[in-house]
Amino acid sequence: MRVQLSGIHVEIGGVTGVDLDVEPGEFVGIVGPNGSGKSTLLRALYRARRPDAGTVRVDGDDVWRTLTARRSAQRTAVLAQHSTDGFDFTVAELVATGRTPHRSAPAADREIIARALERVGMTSRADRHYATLSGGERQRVLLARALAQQGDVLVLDEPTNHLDIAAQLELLELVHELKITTLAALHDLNLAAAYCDRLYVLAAGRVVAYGPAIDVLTPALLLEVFGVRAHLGLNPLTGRPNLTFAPGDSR
Ligand SMILES: Nc1ncnc2c1ncn2[C@@H]1O[C@H](COP(=O)(O)OP(=O)(O)OP(=O)(O)O)[C@@H](O)[C@H]1O
Repeated sequence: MRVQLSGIHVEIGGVTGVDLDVEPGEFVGIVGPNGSGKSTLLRALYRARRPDAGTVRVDGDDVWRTLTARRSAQRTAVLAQHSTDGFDFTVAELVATGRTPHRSAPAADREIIARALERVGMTSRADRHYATLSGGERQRVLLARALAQQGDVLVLDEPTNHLDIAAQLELLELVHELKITTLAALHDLNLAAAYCDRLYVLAAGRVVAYGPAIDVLTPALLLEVFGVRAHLGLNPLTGRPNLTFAPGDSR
């Protein structure tokens, strides 16, 4: 499904006149400094924060004016930052909460939950308590919950925070392989460059650049937006764009 944000303003959140499109099946990243409005923008998409102006469309339908919360949740699933939600649940129970927006038969739900767990490699943990899992395993379970929700759009808000490097790569590999329309706020510019088809760079609530990472993440932009010196090259292991950094002044 296509995602279109047009002229989005959010007063508290400082987002000003943002236009952003995600084509069906595309994996788009939002990058930008702390407080630049990434989460605010995502919240407007997944119907958690109503914009003061502008339109959010998913598959052509206005998320805030046409779709109900339930209809929106049937289309758009969210994986937010590592959180403490769901501590009282087993893994299977937590993934089952992804079925809430749907009214399907319990047998069909069980099948969908089992498939979601299989897809993230967590079948063997189905009966474990969520609280006993590692951070990486928890994020995979939350991704399974998002998959069980069977939306055609996936929203990720800093999904790799607090994960070790292997778990970060594993999670983004999984998402990348899903090939569903995905919009992700990511702090790690190299992860964003490696996995996203296109990036939008936010600064102080505005889009200052967008396009493929190799075109967007220039030393001049990184100096202007993040205040750091950067070298853009290619990762010798993957061939993907790769940045190295130094502090912005001449120290
Ligand atoms: N409910 C709120 N009340 C007051 N200010 C808010 C609220 N929500 C967001 N803001 C402010 O809006 C700005 C944008 O916040 P947002 O969380 O969207 O940024 P972000 O780019 O996701 O930041 P980070 O990278 O630190 O997660 C920040 O200055 C933040 O303090």
